[in-house]
Amino acid sequence: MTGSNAQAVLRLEGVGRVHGRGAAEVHALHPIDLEVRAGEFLAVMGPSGSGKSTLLALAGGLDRPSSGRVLVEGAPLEGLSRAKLADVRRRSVGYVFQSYNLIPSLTAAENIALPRELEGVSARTARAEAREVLAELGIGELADRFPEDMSGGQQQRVAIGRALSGDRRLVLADEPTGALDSATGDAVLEVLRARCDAGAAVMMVTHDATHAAWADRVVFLRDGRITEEAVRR
Ligand SMILES: Nc1ncnc2c1ncn2[C@@H]1O[C@H](COP(=O)(O)OP(=O)(O)OP(=O)(O)O)[C@@H](O)[C@H]1O
Repeated sequence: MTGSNAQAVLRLEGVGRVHGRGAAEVHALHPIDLEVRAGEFLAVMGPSGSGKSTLLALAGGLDRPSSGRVLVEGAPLEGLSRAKLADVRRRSVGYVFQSYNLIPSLTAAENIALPRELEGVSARTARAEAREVLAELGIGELADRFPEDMSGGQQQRVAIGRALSGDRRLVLADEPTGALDSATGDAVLEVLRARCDAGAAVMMVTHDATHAAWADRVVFLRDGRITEEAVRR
């Protein structure tokens, strides 16, 4: 591992996760060290059950490790109160999940603006940002549409827009292109790539090697361990 702590947007030090106890113990993730730096796009690949979602949840402070510690922008998450942790998650981390989790009663632009407004950004600024990110994702015309009037792929792009609005230094994406056709998937990857080039750190789980090809580095997980690492750029 190279580079200084200051450049690491995400740093995992001996981070492991065990579920259950005794005979029922499952090592979802054996202790690993991993760093994702500003401007770096990391892809995580591996078979089902290898620990990819566990890794993402730990990195974003959605789950707490059984061992080791997670640092986001140099700050260890372990000592933070629930409120502080929620604050870091809201301000610094953008998540794209397999499910879209859009609020049905809000339009696309309002769904994207809401977390920003919760951060204290004015409604006017938040809505303007939302329109900008929708345009970046090629769905500017959907700004005033409600989720039920959108296709699955369109909803997924709105969810991605929500994860990218504001200045999120760390973007965590679990199969973000899963529901998308290949041209739309490529458009999303282009946006993630552009975010990296603008200084964000992106960690993306994918099953698709052509999508992993957009990354600077690929780590392969198997049975909760990093078995291989490939540097592409
Ligand atoms: N809450 C839990 N309790 C018990 N075992 C769990 C729990 N969460 C995950 N596991 C186990 O930990 C291992 C890693 O799971 P994880 O969901 O991280 O894998 P994954 O690589 O993301 O899989 P997939 O590609 O199918 O989403 C699996 O064996 C899983 O069954």
